[in-house]
Amino acid sequence: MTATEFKGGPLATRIRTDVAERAAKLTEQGRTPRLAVVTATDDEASAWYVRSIAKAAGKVGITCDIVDLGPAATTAEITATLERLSADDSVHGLMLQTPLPAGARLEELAGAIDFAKDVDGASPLSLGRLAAGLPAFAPATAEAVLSILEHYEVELQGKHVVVVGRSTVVGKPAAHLLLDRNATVTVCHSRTTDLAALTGSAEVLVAAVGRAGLITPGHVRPGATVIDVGTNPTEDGGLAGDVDPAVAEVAGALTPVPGGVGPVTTALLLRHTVEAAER
Ligand SMILES: Nc1nc(=O)c2c([nH]1)NC[C@@H]1CN(c3ccc(C(=O)N[C@@H](CCC(=O)O)C(=O)O)cc3)C=[N+]21
Repeated sequence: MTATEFKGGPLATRIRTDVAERAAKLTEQGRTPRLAVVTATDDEASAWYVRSIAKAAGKVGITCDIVDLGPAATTAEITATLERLSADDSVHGLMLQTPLPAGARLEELAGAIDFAKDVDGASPLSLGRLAAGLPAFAPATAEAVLSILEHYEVELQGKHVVVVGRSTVVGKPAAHLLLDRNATVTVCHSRTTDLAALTGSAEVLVAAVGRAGLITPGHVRPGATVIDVGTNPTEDGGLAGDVDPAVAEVAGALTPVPGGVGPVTTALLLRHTVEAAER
């Protein structure tokens, strides 16, 4: 058996088409949507993501400012930058990239992002509202997981969904979004005893740990839907998921890396930016 590929491309294209139309309307009104991306790292994967956001934004008529503070930026500098951009009326969306310099935590710094501009759902206010079921932007990657499941009509109600990874940007918010869809959610992580026993009972498995090939065929229930959130740089300059490609022989459906969750993540970040500009 070979798993059906749940590609992100078609969904990402559909989202970008909608975003481009809405951005054009805003531009007619003299309100071209603007996204500011703050980065303070020389991490290659992060730099690639920032460039791809800027490129995708340009194609749909969103202005994207990259504010690169460099890997030596202090928490005070990052906070001041986020406060300045939060107060700047020409900026509609604002995000802070991870990883951050040693000692800086996204959870603490993101409080300086104005709630209305928090298009990657990183601030404690956004995350708290998400957990409470109140309107807020969800972290784009977590929302991308849900959007792909919805696009491919995967039933979630009453299903056992196992999320591997408990990060603030993906695992935790994805668990909340899945609970809102009436899934029965188990969150596993690096200290979980007998990971395979838990993942092996999942009808839907979400891998968001950031370790290439962690999920092997022995972790997967035959026929399960597997969503691979991992984007781990490989030595040859490519990208590997958290899921061993051999899982395709066991799973019913699997998102590829690249070409799965990633493109949808970028498209949703842009959709959040036009939404912020429309308000
Ligand atoms: N605050 C914050 N939020 C993030 O969401 C965030 C972040 N920081 N820091 C960096 C990581 C990385 N990330 C990716 C998103 C899309 C692709 C993506 O679209 N990848 C292409 C890869 C194309 C290729 O390289 O061949 C794909 O999967 O098809 C990759 C990586 C979001 N991140």
